[in-house]
Amino acid sequence: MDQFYLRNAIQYQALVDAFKPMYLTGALNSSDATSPDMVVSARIRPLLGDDMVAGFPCAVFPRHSQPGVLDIHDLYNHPRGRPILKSFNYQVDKLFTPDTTTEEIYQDLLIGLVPFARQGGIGTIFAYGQTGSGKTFTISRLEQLVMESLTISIPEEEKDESQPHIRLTIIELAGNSAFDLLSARKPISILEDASGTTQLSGAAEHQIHTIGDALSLIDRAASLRKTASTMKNDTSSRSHSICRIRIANPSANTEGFLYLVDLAGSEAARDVATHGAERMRETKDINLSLSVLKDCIRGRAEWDVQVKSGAKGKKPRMPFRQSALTKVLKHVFDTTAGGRECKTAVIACVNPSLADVGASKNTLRYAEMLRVLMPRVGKNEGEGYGVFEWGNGEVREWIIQNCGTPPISPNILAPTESGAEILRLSALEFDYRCLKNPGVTREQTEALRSKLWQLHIDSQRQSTTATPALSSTGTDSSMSTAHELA
Ligand SMILES: Nc1ncnc2c1ncn2[C@@H]1O[C@H](COP(=O)(O)OP(=O)(O)OP(=O)(O)O)[C@@H](O)[C@H]1O
Repeated sequence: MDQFYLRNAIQYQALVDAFKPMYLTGALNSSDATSPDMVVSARIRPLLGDDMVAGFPCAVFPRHSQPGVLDIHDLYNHPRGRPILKSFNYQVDKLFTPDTTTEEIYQDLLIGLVPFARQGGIGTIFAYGQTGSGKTFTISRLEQLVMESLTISIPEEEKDESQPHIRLTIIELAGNSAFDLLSARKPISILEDASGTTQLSGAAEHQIHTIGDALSLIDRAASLRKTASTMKNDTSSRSHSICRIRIANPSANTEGFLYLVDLAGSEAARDVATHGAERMRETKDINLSLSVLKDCIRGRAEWDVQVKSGAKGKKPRMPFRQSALTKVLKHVFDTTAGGRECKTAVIACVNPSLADVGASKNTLRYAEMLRVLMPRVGKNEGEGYGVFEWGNGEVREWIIQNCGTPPISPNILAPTESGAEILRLSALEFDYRCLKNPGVTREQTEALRSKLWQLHIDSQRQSTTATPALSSTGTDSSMSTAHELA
C-alpha cells in the first residue's frame, strides 16, 4: 500500500487540492451540544522530518469553515486502473491543529479541571491514538503544567496546614500486570477493598511540596517507561500509563483526583502482521482494554446526560470490571450511590501522514463513538428559546431577574457564557461562582441552579422537535465521498 501511495503522490495531491467539502448537517452539526462533562477533542500533530523524508503527503485537514470538523483523504485503486480519492469527515468537540501548542491545549481543556479536583471532583484526561501520533508528547507536558499550577499558585510563605495535600502516583499497565513507575517498576496489585474502592496495593504515593519534587518524579517515570520499551526492542509504548494526583483539601474536607492517562498505541493490522504470537496477544489485550474503556467512558457520559437532563432510560452499561485499566479508573465510572462528580476529556491524537491514514480513521471513529449528544431543545412558533439556545445576554438577563437577594452578579456567574455553556458548568463551579458574591448563601445558589435546570427540562418537554432522549454521532457518522482522477 505504501508503494501505491508513493507512486501516486502527485495525483493524490491534485485530487486533494480539487476537493470541495460538503457542509455537514444533522447529527454531525457542531451546534449540537454534547455531554456537558465530557469533551472529545482531536490533536493533529505536525508532519515530522521522518514523515517528509519518506515522501508521504499530508492526509488529514482541519476544516476551517466548520469548527471541529476534519477531512481525511485516502487513495484507492480503481478497477479501471485510475486511483480515486475517498474523503471521510469526522466531528469532534474541539480540534487542535498542528500549530496548537500543548500549553494552549492545557488552557482549553485542563485549566478548569484543576480547581474542579481541588473542590473534590474527579478530572480525567485520556490521550488515545495510533503509535507515534503524539500521545506521550501531549500527556507528559500536560502532567508538568498541571503540577505547575497545583504547586505554584500558592506562595511558599503562605502555605499552611489548611493548604491542599498533593500526592502523586504513576503506574503502568501492561496486559493484566501493573507496575509502579516511581519504584523501579515494582509489580503492584489492583484490588478492590471491602468498601468497593480500588486500591493500588504496593504502589507508592509521593507527597509533593514543590514543583521540583513533581518534575523529578514525572521524569523518573518517563525514563523508566522508555527504558522498558527499548529493552523490549520496541519503539512504541505497548502499555498504558496512569498518572494519579490526589488532592486532599483539609479546609473544605474534600478529596479530589486528577488522572492523566497515556494509553497504549492502537496498532494497525499491517504492523501486527509483522510480529510474533506474543505481540499479537499483547495487541489483543490492548484492543480489548480500549474497547472496554470506550464503553465505560460513553456509559458515564450517557449517565451524566440522563441525570442532568432528567431524561428517562435504562442505566447505561459501564463494564469497568472487565479490564485492569478501567478497574484502576473505577472512581470515574462507578455511579453507584450517586457517583462522584466527574469531568472527562479525551484527546484523539492523529499522525497526518498518508502512510497512517487507516489508523487515523480508526482513531477518529473511536473518538466519535464517545460523543453523547444532549437532548436537543427545539423552538416552536410563538415559544421562547430553550436555555441551550440563549446567548450570553439572555443568560445575564435571566440571572438578574431570578437570582433573589442578595444579588448575584452576572459578571461573576456568567461573564461570557452562553446558555449551553452555563448548563455545562459543574454544580461545584456554578455554586463556587455564586458564593463569590457577598452575602449569598448555599441555599440561594442551589435554588438558582435548580430553577435554571427546571427551565431547561421544561423547555425540552414542550419541544415538539425533540430528538430521541439520547443520541450519538455513532460509528456511521463519518461520510465519505469519492473523486476520480480526471
Ligand atoms: N505536536 C507535536 N509537535 C512536535 N512533535 C511532536 C508532536 N507530537 C508528537 N511529536 C513527536 O512525534 C514523535 C512520536 O510522539 P509520541 O512518542 O508522543 O507518540 P505516541 O503516540 O506516544 O507513540 P507510542 O504509542 O508509540 O508511544 C515524537 O518524536 C514526538 O516528539
